[in-house]
Amino acid sequence: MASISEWYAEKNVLITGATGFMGKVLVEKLLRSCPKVNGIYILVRPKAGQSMQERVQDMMTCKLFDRVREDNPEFHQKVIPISSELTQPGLAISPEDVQKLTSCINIVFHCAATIRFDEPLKHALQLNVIATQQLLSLAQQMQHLHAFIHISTAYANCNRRHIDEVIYPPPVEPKKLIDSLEWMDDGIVCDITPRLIGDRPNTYTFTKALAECVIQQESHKLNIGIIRPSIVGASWQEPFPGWIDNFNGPSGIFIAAGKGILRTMRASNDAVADLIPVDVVINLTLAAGWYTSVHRPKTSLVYNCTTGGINPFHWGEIEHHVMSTFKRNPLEQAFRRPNANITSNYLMNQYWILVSHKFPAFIYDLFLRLSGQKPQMTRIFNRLHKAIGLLEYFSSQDWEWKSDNMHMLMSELSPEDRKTYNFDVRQLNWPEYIENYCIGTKKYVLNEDMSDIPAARQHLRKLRNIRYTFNTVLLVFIWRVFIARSQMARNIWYFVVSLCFKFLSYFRASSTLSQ
Ligand SMILES: CCCCCCCCCCCCCCCCCC(=O)SCCNC(=O)CCNC(=O)[C@H](O)C(C)(C)COP(=O)(O)OP(=O)(O)OC[C@H]1O[C@@H](n2cnc3c(N)ncnc32)[C@H](O)[C@@H]1OP(=O)(O)O
Ligand SMILES: NC(=O)C1=CN([C@@H]2O[C@H](COP(=O)(O)OP(=O)(O)OC[C@H]3O[C@@H](n4cnc5c(N)ncnc54)[C@H](OP(=O)(O)O)[C@@H]3O)[C@@H](O)[C@H]2O)C=CC1
Repeated sequence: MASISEWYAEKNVLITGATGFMGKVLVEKLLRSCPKVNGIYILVRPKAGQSMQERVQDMMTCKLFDRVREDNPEFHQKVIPISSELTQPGLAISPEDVQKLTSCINIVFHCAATIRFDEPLKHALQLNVIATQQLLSLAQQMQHLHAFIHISTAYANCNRRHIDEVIYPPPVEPKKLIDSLEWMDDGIVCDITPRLIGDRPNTYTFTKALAECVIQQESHKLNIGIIRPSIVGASWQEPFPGWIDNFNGPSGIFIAAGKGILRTMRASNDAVADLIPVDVVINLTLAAGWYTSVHRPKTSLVYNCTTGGINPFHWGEIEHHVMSTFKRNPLEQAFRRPNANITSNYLMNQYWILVSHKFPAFIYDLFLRLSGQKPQMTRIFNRLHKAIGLLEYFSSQDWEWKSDNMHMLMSELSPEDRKTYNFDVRQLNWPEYIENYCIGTKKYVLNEDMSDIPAARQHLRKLRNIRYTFNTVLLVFIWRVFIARSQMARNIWYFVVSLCFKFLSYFRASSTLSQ
């Protein structure tokens, strides 16, 4: 049987969400491991004043593509951008492009989605469900299509504790919801959203669950594979360790902790931190594309792509390794020395938010105001609190995912493919991975140079001295206010000092006697 790379040779691949975090890694891996792939068609929209072509050019000059560039400097010729806005009717693809895609595409990878947790329901539905429906209908017209691979999320069914590799019945019939939301104005939809999403924490997980149902209902004769990754983190090995380019999920939390901004967060020390490296997800996705095309399973296979059941690691351990990495490799211009703690206790967390977040932010903003600058720290903390408020749900509890299909797929690969498309997370060394992840956020998200680490350490020493000075001043202040002015406080103070003195004399006397 052909190896995975051989199978992709001469094939035309369509990818949505190719400009996103996972999409980019998918394009890179395809180009690097399947150099004979015929064409990679990517659906891209213009954004933030940049045309589609400019965006694709920018994407391909990114460091992620360095290895591919070395192997084949002309690699960009294989990437064919197609203008598309997924929220528009017909995905806003021109008739000529539709004609091109339907006649040549052999496999579709659907990665595009809105992954924001606070997305208004109508927009999340439009992108995560209706666009999926439209892409399926385009796929139905493709004359040489072998497989359609949909990227879902392991948290689509996070209202369940144990999650099998099946598509669960929808919380509400997607078609009915689409029809009813169509005539409602945004205000009404906003009001009824909590009732609609029920026991799911946000519109993201709700609409991803609906998308899976739409796929099941409307796939007809297509060969479908559904990949459900858990919390996708920086790359483990490929194209190099620690590649990450965004603040999503834990990355923003790690950065905020490394900058000394985040000091406390509600999370359970003992809960499994189900992180999965992005290269593992992409390797599994490509392997699933090959398997679905070659074996054409009778029913759509769902692949839970998680680590918790295979090689578990916990939030408490993550906290420890993140902190120790950032102490050894500090981020530049930290606000305070990194020292974040997680706690599952609500009151404790509120206390530390007040003492370690709100109070320092107030003092710093006061200082900025007094020195004629614009205050900014309170605003940053408000944003941070909003973000952690949305993430806490995922860091405070555990889920159990079945991963039989991931194991089955691994057993179907040749020894060579198992190396090239490695998704065996038993081999993952967590401390090493977390260290590379944190360094990756420094290098690739914050664009900080590793050669500046001595200066960053010097800055931390300066912060430590400021803290010592501040604490001493505070102590003297307390002394002046409470001790010097109140007879009772003075008496207590003298009592404590004389007690210490007595203990000291006693120990000195007993040590002289014993000599
Ligand atoms: C040591 C500690 C140990 C910790 C242990 C605990 C860790 C717990 C972590 C738990 C993670 C759980 C994740 C669960 C994931 C489910 C998996 C998935 O399927 S889905 C995948 C997961 N999906 C997600 O993770 C999505 C979650 N994110 C969201 O929903 C939204 O971003 C938001 C509501 C949090 C903030 O909305 P909003 O306030 O409107 O802000 P915008 O977004 O508009 O960004 C504005 C600008 O700020 C930038 N920036 C952003 N963050 C940070 C930061 N932390 N800092 C600095 N900067 C940051 C951002 O780049 C942007 O810059 P620019 O482009 O303007 O230049
Ligand atoms: N990151 C994670 O932790 C996890 C992600 N997933 C799933 O993986 C997939 C990819 O996620 P990730 O790469 O992190 O997400 P990103 O937000 O990084 O990428 C989203 C992609 O979708 C595209 N997109 C969004 N809206 C539109 C639109 N209206 N028209 C055209 N394209 C659009 C974006 O294009 P543009 O650049 O133009 O905005 C971008 O390419 C998603 O399906 C997500 O649900 C699952 C589990 C975890």
